[in-house]
Amino acid sequence: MTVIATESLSKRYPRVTALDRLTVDITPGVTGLVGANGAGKSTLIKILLGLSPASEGRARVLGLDVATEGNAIRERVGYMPEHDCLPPDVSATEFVVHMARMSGLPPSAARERTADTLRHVGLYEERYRPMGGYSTGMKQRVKLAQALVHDPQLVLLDEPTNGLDPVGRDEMLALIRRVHTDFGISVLVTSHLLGELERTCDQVVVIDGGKLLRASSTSDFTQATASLAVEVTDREDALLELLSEAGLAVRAEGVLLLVDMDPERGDRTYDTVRDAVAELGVGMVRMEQRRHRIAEIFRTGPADGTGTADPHRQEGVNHDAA
Ligand SMILES: Nc1ncnc2c1ncn2[C@@H]1O[C@H](COP(=O)(O)OP(=O)(O)OP(=O)(O)O)[C@@H](O)[C@H]1O
Repeated sequence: MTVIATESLSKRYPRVTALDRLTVDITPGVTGLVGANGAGKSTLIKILLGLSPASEGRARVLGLDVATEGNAIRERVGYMPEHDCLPPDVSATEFVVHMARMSGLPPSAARERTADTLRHVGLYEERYRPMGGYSTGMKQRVKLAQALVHDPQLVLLDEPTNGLDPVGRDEMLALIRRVHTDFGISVLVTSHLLGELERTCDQVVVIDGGKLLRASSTSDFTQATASLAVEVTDREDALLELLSEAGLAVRAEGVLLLVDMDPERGDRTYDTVRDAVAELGVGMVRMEQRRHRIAEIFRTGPADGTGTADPHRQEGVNHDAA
């Protein structure tokens, strides 16, 4: 079952190819669409909404063809645009009621759904004040609320964490996660920050220059290359040798030994390390699994060798080790 399927989808502007033969299947859940500024994220969203025709290729959203069934798609899909688009003299309540009416809800249902949705996104008394006085975080919440008010099956969120401070970002990401867990709505969320998507998303699609770089579940990105970080009181060199002899892939990084988690061995990797430490008679300071972050994986390029991505080009990428 796919919520979004594209087939060799391209979008060419006179001077730029914004999407270049993009073929990807997106399943239900929370999916991150990540790419540097100008990678083609907003272009893809506009095509998926049936608002902008593709130059080539095909796409289906909830089984509907974007070229011919745009109205039906927009009935079932919510959209949160990237840019500030809120009229400053209107309150959140008035605006979201208006958007609910535009989606076809009768007046009383529109008012009820608006109250529920604004509560869900965490806007309370402020919902009656003109939006011109809102903080960026509050504006992003209103934009999210209007995308949800008609109870869609899927929402497309374009850079919802843009302009937010780290706390605001975390809150927005938690809210996005709850859109799926509380209501079963699938989410496609774009960001140029790899780090924030890996915490929130079930799947990640990476595009660069309009081309697909990689699409897979977040756990495949991060766990496939998990390693065990081991710190001992002394004799690291001897331990490294012993573990290598036992058939483990080990390398030293500062005071740590990093042991690849071999899926074939599974938890026996821990036993091998424990036995080797005991045999040397040294003290174990720590042994913990280290999940690689998506950004780290991209530093060395995708494992399947289909392309390379340089995270340094992507502003704001979080390079911290896990
Ligand atoms: N209407 C347009 N006419 C001409 N070029 C366009 C148009 N819209 C987008 N582009 C170009 O297409 C490329 C992809 O833009 P797009 O907005 O999809 O990127 P993005 O990944 O969403 O980045 P951002 O987050 O900065 O918007 C860019 O080079 C952009 O300049």
